[in-house]
Amino acid sequence: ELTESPAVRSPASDDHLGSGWLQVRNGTVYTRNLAAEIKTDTIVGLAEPSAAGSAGPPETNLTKDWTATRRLPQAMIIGVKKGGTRALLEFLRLHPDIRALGSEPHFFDRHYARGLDWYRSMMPKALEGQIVMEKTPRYFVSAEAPERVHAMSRGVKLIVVVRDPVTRAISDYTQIISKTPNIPPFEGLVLTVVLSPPPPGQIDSQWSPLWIGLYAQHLERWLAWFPRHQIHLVSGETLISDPAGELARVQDFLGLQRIVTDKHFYFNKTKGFPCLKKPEGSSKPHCLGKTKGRTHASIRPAVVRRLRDFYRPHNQRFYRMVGQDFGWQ
Ligand SMILES: Nc1ncnc2c1ncn2[C@@H]1O[C@H](COP(=O)(O)OS(=O)(=O)O)[C@@H](OP(=O)(O)O)[C@H]1O
Repeated sequence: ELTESPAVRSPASDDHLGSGWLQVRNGTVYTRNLAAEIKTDTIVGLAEPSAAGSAGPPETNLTKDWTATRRLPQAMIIGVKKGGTRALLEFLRLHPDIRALGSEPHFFDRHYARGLDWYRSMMPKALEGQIVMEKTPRYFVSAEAPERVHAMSRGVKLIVVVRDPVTRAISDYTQIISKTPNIPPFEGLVLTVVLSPPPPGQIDSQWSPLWIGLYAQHLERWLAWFPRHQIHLVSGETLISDPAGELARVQDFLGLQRIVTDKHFYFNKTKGFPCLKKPEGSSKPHCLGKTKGRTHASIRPAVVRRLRDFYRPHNQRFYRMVGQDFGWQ
């Protein structure tokens, strides 16, 4: 039943445990017992064949039993929408010690009534020692999410990808208009018309694409429940210009070995973004889909300036709060 092989290959599907695979963890080669697993989901560990060990009967190589189970996440990407959350999750999935849910479960904002058992059942199966993750960017701005996440686990590690709020708002609007082409121009939504005095419009900070960018305001609610060191901020800009650098910091934050490195990325000139040389479960280079890295709607420079002025004090407060300057103009 047990397969032994010196060859190590990447998981062959989207699911790390979804097909036959071999993996090296702590110097031990683990191979999957496909036949047994259909019934039991048990992963059987084999000690790496040593000169002495290989002389004995195969059974003496059995050292560990690993059972893959569904667990609640120990780490989550909680925001922000259009920050680069999909890119970060896809990059993290390259790490053998991370098991991430591909879709956004929206448990803490929309589906909380379904209960933690439902939430757990959504998670991919993971071995002991692997970190289970999910990403739902809406959590960051959800009023209820911080307390609910805390009730699930006070030790959960939280990751927020932040991006210049002006660019983020335009990205958000670009997505909205792609789904609802008849909405008014960006300028008309940014400015609520007031009759007097000039300037003729006020920034409508309640309009969702602008409101999401008030990072300090949202983060404050999380800091009421979690210590600062449990929240890791990723620069959405650096995630594009230096993905390996950001990934190194995220892996450190998660207490993982730095396995995802610059060797995994290449810059695709046509796409204008970093792409993966070999994504999980494939041997072909891969970029994120068409909805990631879209050409933005073109916005009048005067409106962009108004927005920059609007966000400046909010950004400064955010930098002070997190002790990090993201350099947005
Ligand atoms: N490597 C790579 N490839 C493509 N796109 C990348 C990458 N890294 C970051 N980004 C930026 O991710 C932006 C989308 O953010 P999200 O994935 O958080 O969006 S969503 O909230 O899940 O809809 C997306 O926003 P737009 O450029 O506005 O489309 C990208 O700028």
